[in-house]
Amino acid sequence: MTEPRGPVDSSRVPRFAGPATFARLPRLDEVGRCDIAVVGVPFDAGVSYRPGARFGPSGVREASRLLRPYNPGLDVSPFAALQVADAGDIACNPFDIGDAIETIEHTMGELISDGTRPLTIGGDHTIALPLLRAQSRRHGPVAVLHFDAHLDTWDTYFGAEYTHGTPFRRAVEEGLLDTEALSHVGTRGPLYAKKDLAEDRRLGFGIVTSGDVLRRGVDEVVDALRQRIGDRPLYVSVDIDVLDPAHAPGTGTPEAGGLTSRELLEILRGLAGANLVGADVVEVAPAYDHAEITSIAASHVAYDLIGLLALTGKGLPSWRH
Ligand SMILES: N=C(N)NCCCC(=O)O
Ligand SMILES: [Zn+2]
Ligand SMILES: [Zn+2]
Repeated sequence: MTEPRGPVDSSRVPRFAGPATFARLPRLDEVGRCDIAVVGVPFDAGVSYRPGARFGPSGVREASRLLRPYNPGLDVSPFAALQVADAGDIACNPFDIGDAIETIEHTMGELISDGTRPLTIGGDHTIALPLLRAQSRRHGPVAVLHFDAHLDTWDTYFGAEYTHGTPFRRAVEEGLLDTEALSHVGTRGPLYAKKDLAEDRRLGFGIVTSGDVLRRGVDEVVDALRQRIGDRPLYVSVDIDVLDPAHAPGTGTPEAGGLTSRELLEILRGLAGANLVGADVVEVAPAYDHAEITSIAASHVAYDLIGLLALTGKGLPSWRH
């Protein structure tokens, strides 16, 4: 077996030179096949407020130039352990949500058909539905850990069923999720009505609010999440608006009182050893960003998710503390 081809060496080619693949990794067509693929989905026709997440993939790739090969938080060098590559963007229809969803589902299904595990960069949260369809077809119903200010289990907006506020309700209705193991983390902010919470619970979700993270602390939250997940096939979806607008201003539906990027990264690191089958980072809208704050945070979240994907199957049933 040949050694994985890693990122461009930043001590030889300055990290600000050349085209931006994620973390300066090779493109998939340069390496032929890969174990972990970074995939962009530049789609934002499903948003209810500020548009702009279609520029998320390019924003996050640009901000990922500074990432280095060794992840001390997870004690892993993901790009040396496995072949990680940038598979480019899924070109989907910006004028027809149904058509875009089909394209995303189909393209992702093909990509993961040989066991490749994806880290997807959105795009608005609508894309979680076709991504979960592809995962569920391969693995059966998956556990979901959903980091988000919002529930995203609402029913419709203006009569539309496929939007960035509705993917997880559709996913439960379609039987894509393991309803024994669904959690939202970082939930906060105003809802439409109290029944939103009752309906969300009925769909099977448990909630760790942003206030819970503050009061209970990262370690206790991680323990609870790990217990709920066990060794089930797990999909992690990170809406960057789970972070406080101070940590992620560049997003479409910001809500005050969110997690810090430190809290989010520490919770993710607590998931080391989980049976992660795929993950996404969505809702980065660079036009509302300042100093790349949001894109940098998202690139680090994506990097840690890749670290978790690289540790999948290593079977680490317990974690430090
Ligand atoms: N998925 C995200 N980011 N936002 C959903 C917000 C839906 C609403 O406007 O009520
Ligand atoms: Zn959200
Ligand atoms: Zn969301």
